Amino acid sequence: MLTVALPKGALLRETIELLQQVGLDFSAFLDSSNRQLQICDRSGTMQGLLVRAQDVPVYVEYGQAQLGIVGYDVLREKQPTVAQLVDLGFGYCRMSVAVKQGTYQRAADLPAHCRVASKSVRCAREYFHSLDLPVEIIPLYGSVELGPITDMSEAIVDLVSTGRTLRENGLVEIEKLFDSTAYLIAHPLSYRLNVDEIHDWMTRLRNLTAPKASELTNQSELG
Ligand SMILES: Nc1ncnc2c1ncn2[C@@H]1O[C@H](COP(=O)(O)OP(=O)(O)OP(=O)(O)O)[C@@H](O)[C@H]1O
Ligand SMILES: O=P(O)(O)OC[C@H]1O[C@H](OP(=O)(O)OP(=O)(O)O)[C@H](O)[C@@H]1O
Repeated sequence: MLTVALPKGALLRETIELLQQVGLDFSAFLDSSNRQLQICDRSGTMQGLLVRAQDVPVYVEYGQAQLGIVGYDVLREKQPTVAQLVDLGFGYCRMSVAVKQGTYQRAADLPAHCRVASKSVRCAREYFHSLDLPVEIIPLYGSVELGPITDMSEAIVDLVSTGRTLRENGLVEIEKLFDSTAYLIAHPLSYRLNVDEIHDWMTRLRNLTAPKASELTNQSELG
């Protein structure tokens, strides 16, 4: 039986609703009284693991789950050795640079050696490296917007979805690093071993999410 790692948090409800449309019922994970982290879907077809969003690629990389659903931002940050099978088209957000209103207009205007707070340290570092601008990245686990508000940092690199958190904290977005949506990922070897079964799920999910979805057909992507 295949196992899928599902992300707690912002992506969970839409993930479960999407899987319901292909006949996999993991709605027990939405029940706040449920504390079970590993369940079988109601039809007994697939096993599900409920994990933190950042940990989805870890379970897939180690082969404990053959499949996973995770935000593209996490894949960019963690660079796991997994196959990116289908862009599922939901969970849209973008990774952006933001600053206090009325300070800087472009990331390139930030002073060298300034501080940038972020939960996505690798994305932030790579972006400023690409600008050839040396900065000090301050790693945080949340409420990143407080960086500029408290004057701990000049800028942040963070996810923006509606933009409400930035607005309500007097910050503005000055650059977009990349867009992010949820992806179906797979363990590369499991993909090869279960190619028919996984391909079947891929096709069903892709048909649901088309036209946004894009399947990676390049075999090198599958490791
Ligand atoms: N407004 C949003 N803010 C954050 N993430 C979003 C948003 N909209 C969609 N997402 C997606 O949801 C994923 C999970 O985000 P969530 O905020 O639940 O977890 P997290 O803060 O990354 O991790 P944790 O809460 O476990 O520390 C993100 O990786 C991203 O792909
Ligand atoms: O543009 P918006 O729709 O306002 O969403 C963006 C906010 O959501 C995320 O935080 P999250 O809710 O995960 O909380 P956290 O800062 O504690 O991680 C992200 O880090 C932003 O702070």
